[in-house]
Amino acid sequence: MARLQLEDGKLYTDLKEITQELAPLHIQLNRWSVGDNPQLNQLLAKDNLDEDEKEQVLKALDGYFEQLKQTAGYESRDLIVLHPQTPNLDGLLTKFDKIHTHADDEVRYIVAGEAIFGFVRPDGSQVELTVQPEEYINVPAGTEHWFYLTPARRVKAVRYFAGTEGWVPEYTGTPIRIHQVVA
Ligand SMILES: CSCCC(=O)/C(O)=C/O
Ligand SMILES: [Fe+2]
Ligand code: NI
Repeated sequence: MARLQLEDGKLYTDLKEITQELAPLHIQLNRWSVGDNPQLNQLLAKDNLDEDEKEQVLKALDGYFEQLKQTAGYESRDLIVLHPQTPNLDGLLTKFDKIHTHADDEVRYIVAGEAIFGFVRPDGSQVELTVQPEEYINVPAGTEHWFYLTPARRVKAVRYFAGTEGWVPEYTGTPIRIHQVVA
């Protein structure tokens, strides 16, 4: 279940209150059920998935992709699988743990594990959102944000793309105040 931490330490766990706190950023945060398909849940419980298993997970969840294709013109999706044995995990994460933006919306559907997104709100305040399974987030293009993993260092997320060039991180140089990401 999502948790939002403000700079003053205040913690929100109610989805409505979290949505209100994120409203100035127009971030969408919804609960999307993964369903109770035993094969799918078995795959989601594994640390590592081969390409065929990733495609099985994506196909099982493509109902949501069809919706996004219709409503928002998304064209492709992939499954990112991160776990403690992921080769060069720290190197991969350093791409995202500094404040950056993207030219396209950052659209993620967390299907296992958890991760933390940090955001800079229009008033300059910083917040950190922990997202967990069955949570869908849409971070609008141009939003200053950062991303890192919790100590569990595990997340599986479907990434939806309108194109691919738009998700490259553009670093803004804004310092993270709320939380010194432990290298
Ligand atoms: C779980 S998605 C990997 C992180 C990512 O793509 C990004 O841009 C984070 O800000
Ligand atoms: Fe990002
Ligand atoms: Ni930390």
